[in-house]
Amino acid sequence: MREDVEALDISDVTGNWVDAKILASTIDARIKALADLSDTPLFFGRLDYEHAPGVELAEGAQGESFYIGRRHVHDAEGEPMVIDWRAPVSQPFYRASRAEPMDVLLRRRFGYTGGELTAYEDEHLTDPGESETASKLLQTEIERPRVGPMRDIVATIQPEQDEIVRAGVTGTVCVQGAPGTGKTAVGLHRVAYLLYAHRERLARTGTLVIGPNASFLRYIEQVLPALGELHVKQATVDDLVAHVPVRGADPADAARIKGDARMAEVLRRAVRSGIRMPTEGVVVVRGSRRWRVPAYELEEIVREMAERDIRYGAAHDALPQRIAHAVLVQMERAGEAPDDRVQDAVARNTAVKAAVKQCWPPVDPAKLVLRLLSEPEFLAQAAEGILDAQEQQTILWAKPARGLASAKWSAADAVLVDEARDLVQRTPSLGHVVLDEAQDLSPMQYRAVGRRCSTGSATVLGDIAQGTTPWSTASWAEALRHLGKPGSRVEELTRGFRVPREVIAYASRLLPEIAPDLAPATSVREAGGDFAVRPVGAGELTAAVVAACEEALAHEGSIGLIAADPDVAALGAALDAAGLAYLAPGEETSAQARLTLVPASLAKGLEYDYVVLAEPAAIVAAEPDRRTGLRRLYVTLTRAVSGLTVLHAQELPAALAG
Ligand SMILES: Nc1ncnc2c1ncn2[C@@H]1O[C@H](COP(=O)(O)OP(=O)(O)OP(=O)(O)O)[C@@H](O)[C@H]1O
Repeated sequence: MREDVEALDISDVTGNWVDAKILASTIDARIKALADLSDTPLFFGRLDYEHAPGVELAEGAQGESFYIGRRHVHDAEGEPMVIDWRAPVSQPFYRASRAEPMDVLLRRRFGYTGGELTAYEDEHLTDPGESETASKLLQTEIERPRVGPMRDIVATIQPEQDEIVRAGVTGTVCVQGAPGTGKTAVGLHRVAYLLYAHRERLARTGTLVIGPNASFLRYIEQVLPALGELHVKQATVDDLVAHVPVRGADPADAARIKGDARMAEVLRRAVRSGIRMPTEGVVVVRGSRRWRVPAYELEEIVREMAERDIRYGAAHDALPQRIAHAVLVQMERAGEAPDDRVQDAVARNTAVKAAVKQCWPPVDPAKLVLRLLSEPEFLAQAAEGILDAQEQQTILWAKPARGLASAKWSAADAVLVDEARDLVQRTPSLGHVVLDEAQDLSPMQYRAVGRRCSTGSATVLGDIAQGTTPWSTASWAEALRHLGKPGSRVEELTRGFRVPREVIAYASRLLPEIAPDLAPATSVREAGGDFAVRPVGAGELTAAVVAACEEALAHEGSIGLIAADPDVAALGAALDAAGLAYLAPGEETSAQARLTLVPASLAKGLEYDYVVLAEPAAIVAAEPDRRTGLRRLYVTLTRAVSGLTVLHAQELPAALAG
């Protein structure tokens, strides 16, 4: 630890010897407190304000400088030495510009190599003689090889990203962004920011990051801890709704209907289908007396419950008390003075219980969905006027399940069970939910996420062009409606930080076919990147792929070999035969193990310094329809940071040929 600090050269950044000593000792103490971040620099920026913040209107106010870092650091007297990047005072570090200097005279960015301070960059924002230049430190940061899990971008958050990161906690924000525009990074930094700005509230209500699959979650799991936030839950949508074991898969047409928002009404009707208006009254015997609640009064109670906007289960639990209350009114009329204990006892009376069971039977959500998908008559009754006969037929299980244990639940069925559960009992809401790769969710999945932030807010991140499910989002306005956050603001990010210019231009040729309304991303990367599209002879593809991997391994950084899912096993065998060790997606790359074999279906959200892409036509063909295939291809083409080699023995899709 001490060595880490000794390695920090702070002579450049401190005015005198005493300052240097104080800063060094404070940093030392802080590093000890933050043992898990031993080679993470504690500050990466400095702001010199013209006036101390808060006193800018006072006459003769002095300027003040601040170091900006990942955490707040103060000296022995409690004086701040390094200000947390999330504090209001730090905001101009990300937002100040020559047009709007925000009272900042100097912005200094520090560059580090392995924890050692190696460079700095100054901007005098009010100096008219100084011209705007691109930040070399940002360039270095985005060129840095990508071995290991995803990193934070706290030192180089861009103004358009910062606006999203610091958006208020009460509003939901949706971000449409082309590949590599930093959506995931922005979402994670936003959670860290919100936890700083509203710690108490969010510590109580909780925060959750939702990603597309387990390997993606493993890839991003280090970012929040590196920002000091250890208590953010991460899950896939499937994890959230795992009330039943998923053992089956739906054909696309069945999954599409099951994911359609109309299913919410079908389920609502199914849940309430057991409500019966009483035909007889209830007779409660207490001691020598009998109290009778007549059928019409009971019916009034049940009707009122059915009309109230409360959960089915809450109404079920409230009914005995309501009936007991009716009994108590009679007792009072008869001159008795019953207290609360009497009311509770009446509510527990077997006759009351029996009446409730008859009028308002308890509902087991999983059993209810099982019935719905197994019994044509029950489905027909609940779906009448909502799903046509063909649609009903499509979602019925081919083999009706005998019981919960043997049911072959699909992922879409689990979402239905979740919806049914929520109809019975309200799902607790978190304070904030970040939903990444949102474009792939079905309306019913949006609803499942939406109930987990019904009293909180959400950050919805996605790219319509990367939607690869049959039900993927066509419009963010509609998605936000399903989420229960209609009319939320939608931002667009178009500056790409990952993909080299030539590569993004090539991939963007697919946009007219896959998402005609979207503009292609630009690339902020200055390096052109290595980019090659190589035709190979039939029968030579595997050998060419192995050779391309070997070539890529000669470079620094991570390598991803991406291929159509059905081709992965054979390519794995070929890599084995060639003695090339490889990982599966989500397994952490290291200097020793840098090659990952990635099935195209798992490539979303991931990135590699060099990508070898095997047979685009096979990636397209592996999907149920051409548009989904081309979108999958678009995803795989946009994973590369420094180089992309496309190898093909078959013809390329027309937009990419020539
Ligand atoms: N401001 C930034 N400074 C440095 N690097 C950045 C910045 N913004 C994004 N990046 C880097 O660009 C890469 C892409 O970011 P990220 O994965 O968040 O993009 P995305 O929009 O989620 O991409 P995709 O749509 O492909 O999932 C990451 O390596 C990220 O660290």
